[in-house]
Amino acid sequence: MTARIIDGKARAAALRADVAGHVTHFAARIGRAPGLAVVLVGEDPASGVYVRSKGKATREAGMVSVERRLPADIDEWALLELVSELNADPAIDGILVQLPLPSQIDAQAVIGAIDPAKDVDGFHPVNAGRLATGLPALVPCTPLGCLMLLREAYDGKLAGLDAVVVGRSNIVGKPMAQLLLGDSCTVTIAHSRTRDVAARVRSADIVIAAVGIPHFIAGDWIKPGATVIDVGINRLPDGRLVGDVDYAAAVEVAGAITPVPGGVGPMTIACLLRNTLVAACRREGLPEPDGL
Ligand SMILES: NC(=O)C1=CN([C@@H]2O[C@H](COP(=O)(O)OP(=O)(O)OC[C@H]3O[C@@H](n4cnc5c(N)ncnc54)[C@H](OP(=O)(O)O)[C@@H]3O)[C@@H](O)[C@H]2O)C=CC1
Ligand SMILES: Nc1nc(=O)c2c([nH]1)NC[C@@H]1CN(c3ccc(C(=O)N[C@@H](CCC(=O)O)C(=O)O)cc3)C=[N+]21
Repeated sequence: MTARIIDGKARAAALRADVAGHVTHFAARIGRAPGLAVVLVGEDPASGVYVRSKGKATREAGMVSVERRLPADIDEWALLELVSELNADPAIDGILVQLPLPSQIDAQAVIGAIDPAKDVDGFHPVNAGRLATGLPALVPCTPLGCLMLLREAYDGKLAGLDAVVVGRSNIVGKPMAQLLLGDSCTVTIAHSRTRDVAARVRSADIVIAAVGIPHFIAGDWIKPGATVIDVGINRLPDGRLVGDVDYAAAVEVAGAITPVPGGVGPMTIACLLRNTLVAACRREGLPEPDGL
């Protein structure tokens, strides 16, 4: 059996088109387009590429993109100043501070300084707490994108499925587990201290790989017919981009699988635009855009 390839790029394009439609209505009602500010500290070339593609996608959705670059040696206070300036700017609905930040800056302090209503990454403790308690929140983009792909793959019927999330970061693993729990999956979270990750993966109907190690999840760990969502983005020395799953082996066993590139990554950017639209509607007192 060969797995169905989940086309994240196509699903992301459809979501972006839906967002663009809602943006047109927002602009007609409110007299301005939603605005997203992306803050990049330092010159990391990979981060630069992501920030540029985010800016392009934002403009293509009809939204206003503001890019703020700061030198790598900036102190935390200067970054906090910029965040409070963006918090106070009525034309800005979403603020994203690109991670990782240089070591002299306390990332938690910066995330905590963002107005939770503008926290389109969903990383602020208020949004994490709202997600965990089932209140309306801004939900982290990568796990939200994974959930959208899963809901489509299972026609919305996730209840009772066994899901394993490999990785427990605040930006992927933990919020992913919360979302799956919210859809009534039975959720296991595995991490570097888990005794037998392979055994956990073998028993799962849904596998989410968010580890950051190329080929970490072997093909023979996958239960036949399982759905595999590969969040990993790893650059190999030869320049190739690969996920955390041994794709060539897993594709022969899984029922459905996301490729890298073209899987979760494009969904992350589309969900960022979706979150910016949602934040803008909430800030302006408009009803939530439906179908997103
Ligand atoms: N597609 C996209 O849009 C995005 C992709 N990514 C990618 O996803 C991957 C994960 O990102 P992120 O969550 O930020 O990474 P982190 O490094 O923050 O977290 C990695 C997690 O993997 C766990 N881990 C590490 N080694 C093992 C092991 N041997 N066995 C089991 N678990 C292990 C760690 O466990 P412990 O907590 O115990 O250390 C940790 O919880 C990366 O490749 C990243 O590039 C990230 C964001 C967006
Ligand atoms: N505050 C913050 N928010 C983030 O959401 C955030 C961040 N910091 N830091 C870095 C990670 C990484 N990330 C990706 C987004 C899109 C792709 C993506 O579109 N990838 C394409 C390939 C891109 C390529 O070819 O290089 C794909 O998978 O098809 C990947 C990775 C967001 N991140």
